Amino acid sequence: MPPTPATPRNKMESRDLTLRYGSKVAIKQVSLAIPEHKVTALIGPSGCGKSTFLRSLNRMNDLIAGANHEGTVFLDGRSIHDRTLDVVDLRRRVGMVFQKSNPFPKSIFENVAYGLRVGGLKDKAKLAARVEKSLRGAALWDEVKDRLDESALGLSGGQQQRLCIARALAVEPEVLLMDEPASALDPIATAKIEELIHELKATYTIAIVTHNMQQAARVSDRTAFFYMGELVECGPTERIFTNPQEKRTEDYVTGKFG
Ligand SMILES: Nc1ncnc2c1ncn2[C@@H]1O[C@H](COP(=O)(O)OP(=O)(O)OP(=O)(O)O)[C@@H](O)[C@H]1O
Repeated sequence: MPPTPATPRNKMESRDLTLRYGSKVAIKQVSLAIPEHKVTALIGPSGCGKSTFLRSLNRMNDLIAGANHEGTVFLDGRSIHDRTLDVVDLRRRVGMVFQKSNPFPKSIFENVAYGLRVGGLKDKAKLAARVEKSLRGAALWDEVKDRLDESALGLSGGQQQRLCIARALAVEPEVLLMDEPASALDPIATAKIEELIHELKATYTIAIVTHNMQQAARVSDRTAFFYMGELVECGPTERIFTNPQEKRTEDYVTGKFG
């Protein structure tokens, strides 16, 4: 008999996570698992807490004055709120790509090398090898290998976004958080990012916020539907789109509100 395939491990997991901005509750008691080497899409109408949840996974909300939380998030079974945890190391392990690509006004090479230099890597050959590996990982190498010294600002929007993905990959994260990474891109650049996400999940665990339900259906293995700060349901993407258990999910995925 063939061996039973192993159940995917939860790389991250939130448990009863509530996050407030001052006294305003943005997410309420969210318990959600992010399985390893899968793409988990977070969907829901504007303001329902998707980005807040995503930012909670690497404690980016800590940077917002007045933000406070209850409950916790586990990474490989350890609470990311543990007082002995190094937040800089957490953000290296759980990297982030934003909606609007935000390259530094530096060369293509330096954009990718930045995090490595900050981390203390000085050896030129090692830096060059890591930059190449990251650009290859972000499916950008062939397009930029002859212009690494040129400004990153001269790249197209889609290339800039893949450069930001390369920059995130350079520090060898384990999880990638993507907040609407393709919403500012044209359909061709979007298709490239989606194809890339599909390739990246072999190596990384991915959580992605998207407004685009077709995109969630195309790229994700699991989909979590948020509504007014609550996690309404989460399950295999195909089931969420074809046979949701909750009426609110059905209304949302069939476009009755949004
Ligand atoms: N820095 C902040 N300070 C105060 N309130 C905030 C802050 N960021 C978000 N909020 C509020 O928290 C709630 C959740 O916002 P969040 O951005 O997480 O939702 P979202 O689902 O990602 O929305 P969108 O799809 O529009 O980006 C909203 O009511 C929002 O106004």
